[in-house]
Parts: sequence; structure tokens; C-alpha cells
Amino acid sequence: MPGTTYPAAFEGIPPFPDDVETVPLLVIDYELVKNGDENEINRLWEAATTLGFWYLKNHGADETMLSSMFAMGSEVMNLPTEEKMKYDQGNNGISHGYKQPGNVNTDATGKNQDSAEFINISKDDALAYPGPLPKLKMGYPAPAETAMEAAIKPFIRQSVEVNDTVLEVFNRKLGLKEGTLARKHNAYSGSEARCIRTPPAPADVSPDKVALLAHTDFGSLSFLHNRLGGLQVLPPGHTKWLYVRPMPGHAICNVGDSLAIFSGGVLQSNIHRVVPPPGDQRAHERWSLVFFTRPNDDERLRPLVDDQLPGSTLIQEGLAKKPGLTQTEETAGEWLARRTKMQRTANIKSAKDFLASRGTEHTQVA
Ligand SMILES: O=C(O)CCC(=O)C(=O)O
Ligand SMILES: [Fe+2]
Repeated sequence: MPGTTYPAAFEGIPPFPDDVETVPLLVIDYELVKNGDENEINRLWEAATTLGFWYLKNHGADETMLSSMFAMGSEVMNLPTEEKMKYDQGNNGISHGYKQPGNVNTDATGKNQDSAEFINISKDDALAYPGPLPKLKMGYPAPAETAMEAAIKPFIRQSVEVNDTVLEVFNRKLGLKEGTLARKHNAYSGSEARCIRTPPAPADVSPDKVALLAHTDFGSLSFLHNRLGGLQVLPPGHTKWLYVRPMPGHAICNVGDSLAIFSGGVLQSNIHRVVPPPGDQRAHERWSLVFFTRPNDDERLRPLVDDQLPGSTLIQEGLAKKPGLTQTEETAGEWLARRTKMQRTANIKSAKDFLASRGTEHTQVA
């Protein structure tokens, strides 16, 4: 079996081409946001309430930290399939663990499957390591357990700090009572780190061949690090997918469904997907790394109208524009389990089943 390799930083990778259409994301300086710079906070708010995606620089997850995570992911993916499958997510809606390529449908036809392979490591498990582990009781593939103290814990801690700081900013901007969003993200949850590998795309494959299905993220905030292109977003009101250009030192951050629902649609959870990297990059294996902050498992996903400070009406105003967002009775745990379960090929007998995996992308007014 040929070994997989992960790119050290951006060296040795063909450049992202200039002749593909990219989405212009705002660059937000995390240090400024953390230090309360009102101008930078307003720029972050603008990004989060329009496209819901932005670049983040000075975020503290440095190249050494990221490379250690990619090295861990690479060692996991290089294990024999049968070893990896001991940690399979299965078909019952569990997100933590290993996902084999090809077991998720990428559309409602039932004819197309994904090519993304990944390992998801629960935040609660990583921080509880060496145990007992509250989530994936059986533990993780050996290279992940070996890297838990030196690589995974530091990456998760840094990601949590960044996302919690952003949640604080949104709490204030939404006019919520102090600590409202923090309390919804302070217990056991589906929060997890994910390392993803997609194989090089054969030369004759369409540039639109989907490697990771079009989706909105399930939780609250995602903190993404990639080197090769291939991530695309469909901005509201657009019919054309646009690439996100990876930039050294810049994370790609986005809002997920849970925050969109909590905020009555004021915060935008935007649909995105992964296709083969553009230009000469397509011949390369693609690696990416994400940390997903998700609400506490038992938090009901509902607009936080009653948690606003007296006089604040932003969430009602948002809801008036996106009424479909209120149509769930699910908790964050149930939302995550349903979406994870119903996109699995094994669970899809008809288009209706696939549609049952969907999130806010089908209820938003573009
Ligand atoms: O690999 C990427 O660039 C994006 C991954 C992603 O959207 C996800 O895992 O939710
Ligand atoms: Fe995503």
C-alpha cells in the first residue's frame, strides 16, 4: 500500500491558480478581537452575518502545532483498513471515530459517494485522556492516542480558546445576557477535531466531482486549516460555487447551524463542499484539519429570544426574515446524530432519506 504524505506547511505544493473564481473573505486579526478592538470586532460581525465565513490570522495555532496534527492524521490514515475500521463511526449517528471514504452519499440520487476519509477526535475525550473517556469509550487508533498529549490536546485547547472568544463577541453583539452562549458550550458535546485526507484526483475527473458533500456545518463554529484548494462556498443568492483560496497562517472560520438557529438566522451558516483542488494541485493528496465547536449535547436548538437583554430585538428581527429556522425540536446532540446518520450510504434507501440529513441550507431564504 503506498504511504500517504502530508504537506509540511505550504512548501512543495503547486500554487493555487489565479484563473479560478474565489470568494473574497474578510481577514480578521484574532489578537485584535481578543483585545477588544471595536473596529475589528465590527468586521468579524460583518463577516459572520453576511457570508458566515472569514479568514483568521494571529490565531495561535502555529505551524508546529498544525504539522503535528497532520503527522498524526497521516499515521492514522496509513494504518491498514481493518485496523482503522475498528474505530468506524458506524451507521447510527456517532460522529467521533474513523470515517471510511465512500460511505457518505454526496447527493440525493444515490449514485455518488464521497472520497473523503477522516478521523474525528472528541474534545471531551481528548481533554479527559488517558481516561476514562466519556465519548468514544473504546479509544482511538494508536497514532492518535500516542499524539494525544503532545499534539491533540494543545490543538484542541487553542481551538477552544479561539472559538470561545468569538462566541463571547457574538453573545454581546446579539444582545444576549452575559454568558448565555458560554453556558451553552460548557458541558459534554459533539465538539471534535477532524483530520481529513482526500486522494489525488485522476486527470479525467470533473472539477465538480464532489469529494466532501455540500453541507452546512452542524455545530456553532468551525476553525479550519488547509493547504490545498478544493473548498468551495455557494454565497447566498448565487448559483455558482466559488473556491476559498488557502493562505499560509490564515485559518478559515465559519458559522454552523446551531449558531444560525440560536441567533434567529442573524448569524449565517453557509453551505460549502470540497471538490478536487484546482489546477496543478489536483494531482496531490489533500489534507485538512478542523476543530468544530458544538453546543452541549442536551441544548435545545431554538432561537434565543428569551435570553436577550431588555430592549434587544435583533433575534426576533432575524427570525422575521428566516422563519424556517425555527422548525426543529431537536437538541444539538440529536441534530448532530441525525445529520451524521442520514447522510450514510447504508441508511439511504430513497432521496427522502438523504434529505433527512440536511440542515439549515434547505430552510434559509437565499
Ligand atoms: O476540508 C475542507 O477544506 C473543509 C472541510 C469541511 O467543510 C468539514 O469537514 O466540515
Ligand atoms: Fe464543513
